[in-house]
Amino acid sequence: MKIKFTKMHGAGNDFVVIDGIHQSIQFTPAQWQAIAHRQFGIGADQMLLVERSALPGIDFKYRIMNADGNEVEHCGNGSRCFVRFVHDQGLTDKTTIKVETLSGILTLQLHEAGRVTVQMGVPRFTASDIPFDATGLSTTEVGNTTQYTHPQYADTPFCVASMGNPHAVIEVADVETASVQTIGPSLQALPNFPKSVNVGFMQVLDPHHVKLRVYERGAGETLACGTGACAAVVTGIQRGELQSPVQVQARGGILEIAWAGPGEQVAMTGPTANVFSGEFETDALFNNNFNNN
Ligand SMILES: N[C@@H](CCC[C@H](N)C(=O)O)C(=O)O
Repeated sequence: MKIKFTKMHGAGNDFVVIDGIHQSIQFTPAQWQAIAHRQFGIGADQMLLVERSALPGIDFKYRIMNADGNEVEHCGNGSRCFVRFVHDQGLTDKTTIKVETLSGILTLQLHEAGRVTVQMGVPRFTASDIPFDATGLSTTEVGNTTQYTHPQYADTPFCVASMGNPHAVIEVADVETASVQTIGPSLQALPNFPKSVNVGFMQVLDPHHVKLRVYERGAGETLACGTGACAAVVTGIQRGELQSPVQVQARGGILEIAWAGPGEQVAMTGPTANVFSGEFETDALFNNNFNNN
């Protein structure tokens, strides 16, 4: 079977986007993983599957699969690319779109030049919402939030937040020299995070500007992470170090994050880009058997 797709990115976080309205898509996690593979597949941090929503008043449903093939709750950069995709494909002419995701209903606004603002949902900080278990960790209160330290990683205390998906945020002096590739997977593997975690490394430049790198769950370090940018900014505001709006400089581009405080939605604005469109043959791609090579 031939499947049409579009390769897109949002600030360098790249996606294979598939219309699941006009194509019947029922892939297994291993098949999604094959699509994401950088050598044997198309290559992507995440895959986005666009479907119709069964909910009244909701325009679409979109599903997110990490590069490891697992389905996840939320993807900030992906939600911007999703809006651009449904417009470019003629699936809607609305500029304000409501979409169903595993993390709830999102409202998205398409602007000129492919920029998109997404109401990313209300951040949550309670352990069960993340989910997170603080057993064995020491705690320090910083501003209006709690910072946790694992005895094995005493130099990298972190705050936690849920943007629908789980995040830990570490403040670092210099994001370029931060131990992203070692601390990221180490924190992800802790039993304190039963569903693993996206690990952000944030350098505060001033109350309105930060630099950020994120080691994502199921994808490794990406060039930008939208939900990671939101989590970093809300924890920074809770710590008393940041003030809304905050410009987040990721390696792949800039995201603008605004948050009025607890109980309010986080607004994220950023770019989208089309890279190319094409089609793949499922028999060929799924029989590459890359795990055995
Ligand atoms: N890149 C995304 C986040 C994708 C999901 C994440 N890796 C997870 O497992 O929760 C973003 O832009 O938010």
